[in-house]
Amino acid sequence: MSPTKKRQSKPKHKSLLLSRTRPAVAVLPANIVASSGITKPVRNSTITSITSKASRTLIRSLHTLQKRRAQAEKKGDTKAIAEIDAEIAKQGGLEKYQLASLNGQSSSRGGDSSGVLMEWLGASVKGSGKKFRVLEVGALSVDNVISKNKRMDVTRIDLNSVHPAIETQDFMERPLPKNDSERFHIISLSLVLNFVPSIEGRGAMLERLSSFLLPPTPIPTSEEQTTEDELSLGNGVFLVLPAPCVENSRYMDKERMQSIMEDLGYKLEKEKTSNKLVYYYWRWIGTEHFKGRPRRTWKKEEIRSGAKRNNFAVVLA
Ligand SMILES: C[S@@+](CC[C@H](N)C(=O)[O-])C[C@H]1O[C@@H](n2cnc3c(N)ncnc32)[C@H](O)[C@@H]1O
Repeated sequence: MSPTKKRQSKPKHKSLLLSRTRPAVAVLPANIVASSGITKPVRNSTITSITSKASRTLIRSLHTLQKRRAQAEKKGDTKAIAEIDAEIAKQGGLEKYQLASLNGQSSSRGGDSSGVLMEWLGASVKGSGKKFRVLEVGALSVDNVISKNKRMDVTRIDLNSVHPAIETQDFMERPLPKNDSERFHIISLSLVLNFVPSIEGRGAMLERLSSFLLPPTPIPTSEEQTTEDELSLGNGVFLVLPAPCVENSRYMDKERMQSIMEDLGYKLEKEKTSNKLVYYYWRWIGTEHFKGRPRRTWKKEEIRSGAKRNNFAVVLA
């Protein structure tokens, strides 16, 4: 079955970090805020710059709380949910998480991931031809590398918008496109999949992507050139994850990620690993070549053991 036709279940993670009682928000250094175009977060009078280490600690802590909340939700444990929500609110909720993430994007700390995508697209976006439509899911900045390229027409969404040019929208609830004019050449999913607390939710997010992509682009033979109007990498998904999710997880490695994406109709075109992140470009080639074979289900199963491994996983039901 084509992923575009599969019924999508309602997301369960929407409000996890969106606490109603938001405490004072720590504010980033002015240069970072300026480069992000952020307009909203200055809520308190205490200007606190977030160090790189503090950002990482905060992000880790909020991820852990989110996972605990997802587990409590599965068990229907309302008392635990309330306690975890209070702790999330105490730590600053989604807004503070976003500021910490943005801090990680500052060029002094490695730059934003969309720079890698632009590097990969290289010559195919240099000319003066048509524009390429990009859906940036989990957008924190309107001034990142991809936004600065005139051939990129970027639509930005996030669970919590920090700028008027970013729409507040859960990708899992984005209305399905009615026609190709509402579809995209590229979907950017940078450090978003690991944010989704449930392993089923991650699979559902990956499965939903192709509904929003323009039709599959055939892989050119070595003699064929891509034209001015085509992306050299084809229509597809730019996926970025913290490196340990793939390199040090009990339940995920590169081969497993590739099997899951291939079953969803993608071919790995590009990959890169830095100290902290893994970057992938998955060309959307469609599922026709499966010739009616139903796609496999992928469960959470141990691929490698070890006490120091993490539990990042994605399952496809
Ligand atoms: C760690 S930040 C990543 C920001 C940026 N893309 C980057 O690479 O630094 C994750 C963002 O993803 C957003 N997000 C998570 N799930 C989402 C969903 N289902 N729909 C839209 N945005 C989502 C969160 O609100 C958060 O702002």
